[in-house]
Amino acid sequence: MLLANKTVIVTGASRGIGRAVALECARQGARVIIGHSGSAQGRTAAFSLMEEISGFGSHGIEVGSDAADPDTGARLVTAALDAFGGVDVFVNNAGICPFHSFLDMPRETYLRTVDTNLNGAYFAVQAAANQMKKQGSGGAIIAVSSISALVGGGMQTHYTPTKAGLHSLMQSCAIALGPYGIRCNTVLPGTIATDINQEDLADEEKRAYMIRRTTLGRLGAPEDIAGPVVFLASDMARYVTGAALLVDGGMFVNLQ
Ligand SMILES: NC(=O)C1=CN([C@@H]2O[C@H](COP(=O)(O)OP(=O)(O)OC[C@H]3O[C@@H](n4cnc5c(N)ncnc54)[C@H](O)[C@@H]3O)[C@@H](O)[C@H]2O)C=CC1
Ligand SMILES: C[C@H](O)[C@@H]1OC(=O)[C@H](O)[C@@H]1O
Repeated sequence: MLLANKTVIVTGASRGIGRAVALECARQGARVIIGHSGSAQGRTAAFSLMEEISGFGSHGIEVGSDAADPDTGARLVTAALDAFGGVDVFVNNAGICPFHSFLDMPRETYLRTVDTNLNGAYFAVQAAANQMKKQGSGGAIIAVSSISALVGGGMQTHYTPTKAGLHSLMQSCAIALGPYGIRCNTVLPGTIATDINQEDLADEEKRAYMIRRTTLGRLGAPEDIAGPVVFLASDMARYVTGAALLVDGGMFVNLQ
């Protein structure tokens, strides 16, 4: 098992990519802190995930706290310390993408997106890194960024800068935290069919276009992202830091 005896924190783990990552980590032997928004729906989903994780003979603990809150990272770390005695891996996954045009972008939508996707992440990564430094045995931090860190989106002008920001944060943290043996990497998913884009991809023409853009001929599933995250979290990737792994079914390279 790739993550035996490790404690992993995953934000936004109640559904979608975060859920698949949390499950695969548990399947690989990790204890998991399941971060979620704190909504009733999030809590119910987190409890059902805890049960599924128990089925693998591992342990999951749910923590409801808004990813946009700068104190959420500290809450997740405290829960990991209380329940499992430390933190080995931090996966920053929580994010929102409320599609909207640029010229009339509501200020509130912009600020909420940046706070949820990037500002909260900054302080959460800082909290996890300080704990890993204290433990003295290194660690792994993985940000779930996006292909959108590399390309634009006309209805995503508030979102793509947060994804580029996460990618950049991991590059800088790889330098800042390397001396402590803490590796920092980014996963860049392409288009993965989840709740975040359900409405957008309900448009059959758009869905068909997004599928055509991939060279593998299909949209991604949350489980397609879990393996790459587990790899980067594991000792198999012990010399990988400051790297970005595009997991997009060939979407980015498919120009002509
Ligand atoms: N689905 C896709 O095509 C892609 C998704 N991503 C990124 O993957 C990450 C996960 O998204 P998906 O699983 O696709 O969507 P999703 O909507 O299914 O999951 C998002 C998760 O983040 C949580 N979340 C949202 N706001 C939160 C808040 N304020 N506090 C705590 N948790 C909060 C949600 O509860 C949910 O668990 C996001 O960061 C997204 O930007 C990146 C590239 C492509
Ligand atoms: C939510 C979008 O469908 C999805 O999110 C991303 O980060 C990619 O750019 C896709 O557009």
